[in-house]
Amino acid sequence: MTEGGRAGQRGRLQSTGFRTKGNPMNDDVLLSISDLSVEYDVDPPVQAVQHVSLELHRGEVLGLAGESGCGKTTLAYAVQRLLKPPAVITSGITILHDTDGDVLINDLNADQMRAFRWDKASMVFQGAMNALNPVSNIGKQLADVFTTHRPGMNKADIRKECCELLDIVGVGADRIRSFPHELSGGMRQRVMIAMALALKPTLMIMDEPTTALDVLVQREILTQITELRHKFGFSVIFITHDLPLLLEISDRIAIMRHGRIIETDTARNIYFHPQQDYTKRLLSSFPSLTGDRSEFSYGTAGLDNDNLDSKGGSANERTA
Ligand SMILES: Nc1ncnc2c1ncn2[C@@H]1O[C@H](COP(=O)(O)OP(=O)(O)OP(=O)(O)O)[C@@H](O)[C@H]1O
Repeated sequence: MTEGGRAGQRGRLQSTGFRTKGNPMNDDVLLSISDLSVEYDVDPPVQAVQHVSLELHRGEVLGLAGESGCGKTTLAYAVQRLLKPPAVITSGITILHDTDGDVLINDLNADQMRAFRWDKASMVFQGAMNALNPVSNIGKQLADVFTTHRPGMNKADIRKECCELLDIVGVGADRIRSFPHELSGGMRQRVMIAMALALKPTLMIMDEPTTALDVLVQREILTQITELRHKFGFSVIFITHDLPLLLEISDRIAIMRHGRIIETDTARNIYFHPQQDYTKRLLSSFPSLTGDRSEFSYGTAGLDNDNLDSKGGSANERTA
């Protein structure tokens, strides 16, 4: 999209507050990221995300894969507007095509952004479980999400919702009075997933949500998340460097390198017909796609010791 085109679109979106009527041609698309760039304004500057365009479909799990430092987390934080200085969004727009109108995320003010997070788009990251308040039981912390975002809800309904959520994520309603230190890491992370699900957002961004956990617990939680998205109908952007894991749980996968998306395709095509040499190397750097993932020693693949150009791909690369 040209600068002029973008400016025109922005104007239209702003003219009706932060929503416009959804584009009927775009009904299947929940999130559009167009030409998004993020720079860390340090010396020398780091171009962490470079002109990324991506579409996320309704009900889809989109995996975002790439080596450490390629920009995955920066991209996720930019979508949620969680970046702090020295990070600067230097270009691009992100639109959530909500059922009752488009939300131009870039233009939300602080209050609108607070309402948007959790309600429309929630995020679970690797260390999320450590964000639980140690001196408050998990029921109270879950209830806080409702009292903050749904002030009209009565106590009995909130309690019922909290119990249901704890059951759904496999913690069990009987743990509602437990304090975080009484729960395992996996259980605490499930509580965070329950919080992220609480307001039934249309988008969940998960950034290495289970990486710190035991492989079996990881698998159990991930299976649950993919089942839940069918039940609740939300879309997921799932971030990890663990490509075999993404192949199992994603509908489509975007491969990121040096801040750019170099290839996007169905999980099946990424596995059977990868187009980019980098994707092929990323796939082959895992000792066995059916074996024990823990054998893979992250960071030793040496994927970047190659002759590819700095933009990470050949001319015929497929981008989203
Ligand atoms: N606060 C910061 N200041 C300067 N540079 C930063 C900052 N945060 C991240 N970067 C740089 O931005 C680039 C992208 O980092 P980012 O954390 O988004 O990558 P990532 O793919 O999520 O990595 P990982 O898988 O290790 O989390 C890296 O080169 C990183 O060093």
